[in-house]
Amino acid sequence: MHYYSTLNKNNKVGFREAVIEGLPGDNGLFMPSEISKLPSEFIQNLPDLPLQEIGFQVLNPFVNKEIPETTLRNIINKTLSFDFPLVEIDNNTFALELYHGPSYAFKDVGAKFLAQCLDYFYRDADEKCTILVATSGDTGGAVAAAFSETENIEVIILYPSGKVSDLQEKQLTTYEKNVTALEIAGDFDDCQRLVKSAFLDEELRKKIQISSANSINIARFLPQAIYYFVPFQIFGEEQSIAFSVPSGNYGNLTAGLIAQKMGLPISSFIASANRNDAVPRYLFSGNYEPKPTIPTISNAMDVGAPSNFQRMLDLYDKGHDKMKKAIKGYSFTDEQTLQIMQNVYKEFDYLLDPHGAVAYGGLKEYLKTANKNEIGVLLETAHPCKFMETVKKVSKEDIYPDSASQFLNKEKKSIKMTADYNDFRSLLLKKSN
Ligand SMILES: Cc1ncc(COP(=O)(O)O)c(C=O)c1O
Ligand SMILES: N[C@@H](CCOP(=O)(O)O)C(=O)O
Repeated sequence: MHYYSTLNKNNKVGFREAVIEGLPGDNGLFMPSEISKLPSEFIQNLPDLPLQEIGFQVLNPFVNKEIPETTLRNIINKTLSFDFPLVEIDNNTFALELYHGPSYAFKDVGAKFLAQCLDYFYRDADEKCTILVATSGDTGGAVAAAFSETENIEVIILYPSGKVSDLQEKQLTTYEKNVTALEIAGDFDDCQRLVKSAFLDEELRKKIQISSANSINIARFLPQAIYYFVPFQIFGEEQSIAFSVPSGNYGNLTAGLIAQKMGLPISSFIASANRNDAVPRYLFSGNYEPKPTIPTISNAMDVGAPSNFQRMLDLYDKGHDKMKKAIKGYSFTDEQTLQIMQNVYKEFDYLLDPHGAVAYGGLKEYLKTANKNEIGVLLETAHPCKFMETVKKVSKEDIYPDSASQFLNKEKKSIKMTADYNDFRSLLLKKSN
C-alpha cells in the first residue's frame, strides 16, 4: 500500500511522507493505491461496535503500520471525542450533526487527526513544519483549534477578507501562539491558489518545510470517511441509505466514496451545492467548467474550482457515466436556501444552518425518485450559530453555546495581504528566518 499522485501513478510515497508533503510536487493529489474491502462480519457487526473501534478499522489500512497500533488507537480515541447525533427531521429524512466538536463544524475530526499525526512525526524533529491552510470559513477555525497545542508546528491560515462570518473570523484570528491569520484581498479560490503555488515552488520548499491542512492532505481527508459509518451503526447494514453532502471542495463527499469502496453499503450520494455548482453541472453535462466564485449565504461552500474533483475523477477512472450513476447533483440559490431553512423550522421545528439547508434541498429532490424503503441522511456540517446573519431571519432563539460566545469577545489579529503570490512568498520567507 502506498500513495500515488493523481497526475503520475509512478510518483509513490508512504503514509508519513504523504502527510508531511501534503501535496505532490506535480500539482496532483495523493491517493491510496489500495482501498481494501473491510471484512463482511465487520460491516454486519457495526451496531455492536464503538465508534472509536470503527475509526481504527477504517484508518488502520491507510496508515499501513507507519504509526504503532497503540499510538494510532490513542490518536483516534482523542479524535473521536465528541458525539455525532443522528436526528430525525421527518419519517425518511435524518440530519447527521457533525458540528459538536471544538470549532462547531465537521472539520474537527480531520483537523484533530492530522494535528496528532504530524505531532507524532515531528515530536523529536530538529526542524519546524509550517502548515498552510486556505479557508472559506470553517477549515481555518478547526485547524487553529487542533494545532494550538502542537510543538514544532507553525500554522498560517489564508482567508478571504470580508467573506467569512463573524464567529468564523474570530475562530481564525484569535489563537495567537503558533497560528497566524492572513486576510487576503480576494476569494477562497485565490487563497487556495496561493497555497498550491507555494507547494509547486521548489526553491521555497528547499528553504521551508511546508505541509497542508486542507482536505488535499490525506490525513485531513480520510478520517471524514468515518462519518458515513454512523447511520449504519444505528440502522444496521440492511437499511438502504442515501447521503446528501453539502459540497464545496468535495473532500467530504470523496471521503464517502472511499467508505463505499471499503464495503459500506451506501445506496447513493447526492452532491448538494450552492450556486458554485461546477460538479452538479459536470454530472449533468460531462463537461467540467469551473467558474469564478460566487459569494453565497452558505459561504464555506463558495468554491469555484473544487480541489477534490481530481480525486473523484481518479476513483471513477475519469468515467463520467460511472460517476453520474453513483452521484446525483443539485444546486440551490440563496433564496431557495433561506426558504428551506424557514420551511423546515416551521414544519419540523429543526433549525438547519445554510449548508445543511442546501443538503436538505438536494436530499428532498433525490427522494422524489428514490425507492420507498430508502432513507436519506443529510450531513449537517456546521452549527447554525456560525451563520447568525442568516439564521436570525429564521428563528429568534438564542442558540449560542457558551463556549462559542467566548470567541466573540476576543480581539481579532490578522495580517492583511494582496492575492499576489510574491507577497505571500516574501511573508513565508520572512517568518521562517
Ligand atoms: C459548513 C460546511 N459545509 C460544507 C462544506 C463543504 O465541504 P467540502 O469542502 O468537503 O465539500 C464546508 C467546507 O468545506 C463547510 O465548512
Ligand atoms: N469549506 C472549506 C474550504 C476548504 O475545504 P477543505 O475541506 O479542503 O479544507 C472551509 O470552510 O474552509
